[in-house]
Amino acid sequence: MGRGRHQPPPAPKSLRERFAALRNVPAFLHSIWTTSRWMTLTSVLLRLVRALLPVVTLYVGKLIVDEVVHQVRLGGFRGDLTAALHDGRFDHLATLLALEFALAVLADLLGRVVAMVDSLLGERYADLTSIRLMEHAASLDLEDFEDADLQDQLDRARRQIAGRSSLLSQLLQQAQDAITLVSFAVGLAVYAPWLIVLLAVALVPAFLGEFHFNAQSYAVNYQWTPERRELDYLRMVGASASNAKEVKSFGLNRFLIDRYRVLSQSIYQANRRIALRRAGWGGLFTTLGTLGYYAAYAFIAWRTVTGAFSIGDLTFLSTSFRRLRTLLETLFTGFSQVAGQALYLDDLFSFFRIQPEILSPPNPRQFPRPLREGFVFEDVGFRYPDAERWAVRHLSFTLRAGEVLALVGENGAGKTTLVKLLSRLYDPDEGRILLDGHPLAEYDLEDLRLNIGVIFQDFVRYYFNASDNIAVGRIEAREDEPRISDAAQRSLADQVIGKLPKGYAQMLGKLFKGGVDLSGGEWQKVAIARAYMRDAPLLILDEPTAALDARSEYEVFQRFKELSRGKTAVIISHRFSTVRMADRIIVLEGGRVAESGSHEELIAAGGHYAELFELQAAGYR
Ligand SMILES: Nc1ncnc2c1ncn2[C@@H]1O[C@H](COP(=O)(O)OP(=O)(O)OP(=O)(O)O)[C@@H](O)[C@H]1O
Repeated sequence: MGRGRHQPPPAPKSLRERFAALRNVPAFLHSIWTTSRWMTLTSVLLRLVRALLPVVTLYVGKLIVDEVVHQVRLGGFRGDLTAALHDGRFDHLATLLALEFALAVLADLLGRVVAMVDSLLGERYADLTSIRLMEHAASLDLEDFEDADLQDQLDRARRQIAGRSSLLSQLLQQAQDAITLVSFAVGLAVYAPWLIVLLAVALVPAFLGEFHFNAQSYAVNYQWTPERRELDYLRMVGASASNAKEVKSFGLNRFLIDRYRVLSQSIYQANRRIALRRAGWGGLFTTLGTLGYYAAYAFIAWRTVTGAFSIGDLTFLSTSFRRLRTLLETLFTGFSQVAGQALYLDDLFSFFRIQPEILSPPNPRQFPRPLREGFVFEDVGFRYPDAERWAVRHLSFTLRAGEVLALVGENGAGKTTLVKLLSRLYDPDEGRILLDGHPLAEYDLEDLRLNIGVIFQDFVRYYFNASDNIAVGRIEAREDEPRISDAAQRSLADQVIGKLPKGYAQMLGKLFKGGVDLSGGEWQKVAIARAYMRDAPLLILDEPTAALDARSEYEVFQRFKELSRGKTAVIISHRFSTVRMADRIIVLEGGRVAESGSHEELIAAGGHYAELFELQAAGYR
């Protein structure tokens, strides 16, 4: 068993590690590409055109200024506009202006289309990745979900999905900006190449600063994931309908709010420290950049005064410089943001890399129908991950085909664990479990679970309608109304549903509008109907009758016994009135079998069972 197998990526430290996170970018781009090829292609192509527009527009602007200056030199114009338009004096200028206008319109239109495609693609990507996340989560072992590290990682991955779609636009925008930058740089290089170097040198500190602080933000975010999850939990406990009853009557609100306040304050402080340092250093680095820009500006102005550059050149160069500086800045900060986000991709991708260990073998056996021998536990031992104590150990017994077996034992004796091992939610650490003579691990996992109908004591109260709440027992038969009402009849749930305003269509629970809540016992009847819905050869009820009144429990169990004729059944209960009806009773103590036999045999033996029975009976006298 893979204990502690989820090694989440450690909080990144060195610059190299931060760069290393960029290795996730190709995988990310690949998943974008598979999300929608044509949308990705459209976005890329349009951005390519869009990238070259600024320099062309600016160059046309320069030509306009030069033309205007030329016209002014010719003595300006004060005559008749119609005549001037006719003699073609302004044709060149008019063409340039029209071209500039067309370029501006094109840039706007392209920008809008690109934004639209990006947002659609981003949404699609987020949806598909969420589905993939759910699918992958569904494939993992129960043990995985009990691991706090995995919960943290899953939480980060989940939070990142929504944000990651903006990573796409950011990446593409980066590429677009880079092309625009190169086009400006080429234009500039023709005039004064070393100015570009000056700009780059002035901007490098800002880039490194951003990079550093992004990684620090991530580190803070990373280290505080458990606390952030606790915040979510506190918010949920303090503000959810299902908890309101207890929270109110215990007067827990103040406690919860104070705990929230203290915790959120520490996260805020950590973030504030980074924000302050980031603003301080960022301000200094930006000033350096501004200094570089004005040095370059002064140089261009000087060269224009001395006549080396035209006024059009001055406009072109100064604007090019301003744009170059902004572009470089956006590129640098954008790059460090991309690298920052790539760190979060680590969480997502490493979550996808976790593999379940409880799997079907290559050539699996099918569940034996009919069951011939039953289940045999041979010296089975199991310890929960990170637990010091064994939950069950040296556990040996047989669950014979066709019998109704009751499991009794004090809290923590290992009854539920036994059921989890039986349905292969966990694999034993020691010993083995045989089903009709073959290890459980040789059977097809899905088929095995399909043939075992378990209702756990902490069964789920789905906020679905009554019909679906029963249908979850065999969701493929969701439309099979007779089957659902039949299952409800067997578990006595039909009486509950009959009283609901909308019958089977009634939404249960208080989460959604129009929902009706049920009492604990009524919920149990609905849950037990799931077992009948499943119609499996092995039925297991893990304390599902605890909240039923005495009459209901008697009736439910009587029916259970009748209806499970020809099937194998396991029932866990603390009520001896129920337990005594079983064919055989196993008493668990400290994770192993202490006694076994029928009610009468065990009473006669005068052991632990007899003692527990006597205790309960005394309570009723
Ligand atoms: N998910 C878990 N992780 C770690 N330890 C667990 C987990 N579930 C149960 N245990 C421990 O394993 C032991 C057996 O628990 P189990 O739930 O099987 O008892 P049980 O007999 O069903 O008890 P109860 O009558 O209270 O339902 C207990 O000591 C319990 O603390």
